[in-house]
Amino acid sequence: ADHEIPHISKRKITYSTIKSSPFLAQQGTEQVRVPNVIVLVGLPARGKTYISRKLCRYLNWIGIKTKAINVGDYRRSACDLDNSEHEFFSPYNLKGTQIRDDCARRAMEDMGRYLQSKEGEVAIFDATNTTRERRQMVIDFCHAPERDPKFRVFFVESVCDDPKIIEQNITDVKINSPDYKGRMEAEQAKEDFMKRIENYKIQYEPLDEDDDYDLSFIKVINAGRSFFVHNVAGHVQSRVVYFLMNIHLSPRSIYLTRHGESEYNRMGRLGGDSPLSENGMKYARRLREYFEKENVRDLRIWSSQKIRAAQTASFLKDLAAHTEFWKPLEEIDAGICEGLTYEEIASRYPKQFNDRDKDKYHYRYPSGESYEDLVARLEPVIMELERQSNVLVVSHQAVLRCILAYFYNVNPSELPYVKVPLHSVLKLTPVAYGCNAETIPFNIDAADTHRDKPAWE
Ligand SMILES: O=c1[nH]cnc2c1c(-c1ccccc1)cn2-c1ccc(Br)cc1
Ligand SMILES: O=P(O)(O)OC[C@H]1O[C@](O)(CO)[C@@H](O)[C@@H]1O
Repeated sequence: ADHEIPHISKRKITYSTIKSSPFLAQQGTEQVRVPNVIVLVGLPARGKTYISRKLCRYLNWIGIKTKAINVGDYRRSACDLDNSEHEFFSPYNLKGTQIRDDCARRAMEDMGRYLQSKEGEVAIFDATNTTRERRQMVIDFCHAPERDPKFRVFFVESVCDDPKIIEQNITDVKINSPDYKGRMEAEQAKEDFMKRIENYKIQYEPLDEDDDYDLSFIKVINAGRSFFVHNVAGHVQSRVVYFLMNIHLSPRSIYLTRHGESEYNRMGRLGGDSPLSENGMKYARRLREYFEKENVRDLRIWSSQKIRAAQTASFLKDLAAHTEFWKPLEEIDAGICEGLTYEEIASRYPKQFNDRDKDKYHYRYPSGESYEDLVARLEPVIMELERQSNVLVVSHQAVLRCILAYFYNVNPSELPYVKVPLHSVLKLTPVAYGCNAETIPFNIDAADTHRDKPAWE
């Protein structure tokens, strides 16, 4: 053929010389990812940090190295906490303004170092950025003449005039923040924070489709009730828009469980499609009793199509508004090792067995999958989970490790070792910036399928 197959290294796709071909767009010799900066804009208590941390978690989980930088953290460490009352934030307080500008500059410099390093691909600059002047300063920093490649800038503005949502934010997050915690009563803290918001309103210049015609931005209005999207450029920006249009604040719970113990679990065999064991059936019955008591409002059940999972889910069918079977929820494909025990793998394929423990996240079974492959196939499941309300997921050990890693920011080296025992339910309830987890044990005997990371001799 008149072009080479591109050599795909871990970090980036480098194309060897691709001669002109009608089917292949003419590529430069080197195609590197352009660093992206996502700049939050908005008054205090508009969910900027909520968006920053959730977006950061999602981008890291799909494999885009991302760091969120919160300018408020720099201000809190720059000056002792008696500079957190509302007077400090008045635009007429020259000392306060100077300190805040200085913190913004230091935060930007740290952001630049992160994106210049091999590590960083996306930085999220979490600050109010409520004036055009401040936003121009960030743009100038990202497009500095000496910078190569320039950082691509995308503004995410959160606009909210729904007092209920703002109230929720202040009680959830602000009064417990270091600015107030243990220093003044909740009522007084709330009052002070409302005055801080007034101070910002004096100078607030929202993004405008005419004045900011050349910028790329999305306005999120009332926590995602509506959006205004303008001039989206590139892959990262479109993934960000897609994510923001799928998340919501409404309270709900996500229940995670593996199938009941299977015959293969009892034999220590991987994969396959074996039915539930006696104990597995007992678990399925007890799981149903649990959900009868939980009495969850219009519960949806998502199950893998493996027999052991479908059997487990079938015990709850009439309790759910809807049960669906998803192929992406199936267990990691162990390829040539399907049906074997770990001992058999160690003796038949010693090199494979050794390689896997060296880098369990990236290791792909011959004719099978890696955890990295699993994350890619689970991305639509995560996106649909974000959209939904109460959902019970009936799946498998490796799959649930990946799903938990999304909710708890678990990094690739630890993800394949997260403990997900049989016969227990994990109830996740999103709160403020994080997720409460409650483990419900069922005390029904089951094989232990967990293999710890071997301590290197
Ligand atoms: O307060 C707010 N105002 C306005 N939008 C808000 C919040 C919060 C929030 C609420 C409570 C605690 C922490 C954060 C989240 N979002 C939000 C923003 C964009 C999307 Br897409 C979804 C939710
Ligand atoms: O990645 P690990 O630790 O081998 O766990 C995944 C294995 O767990 C099981 O779900 C149960 O042993 C197997 O089907 C699967 O191959």
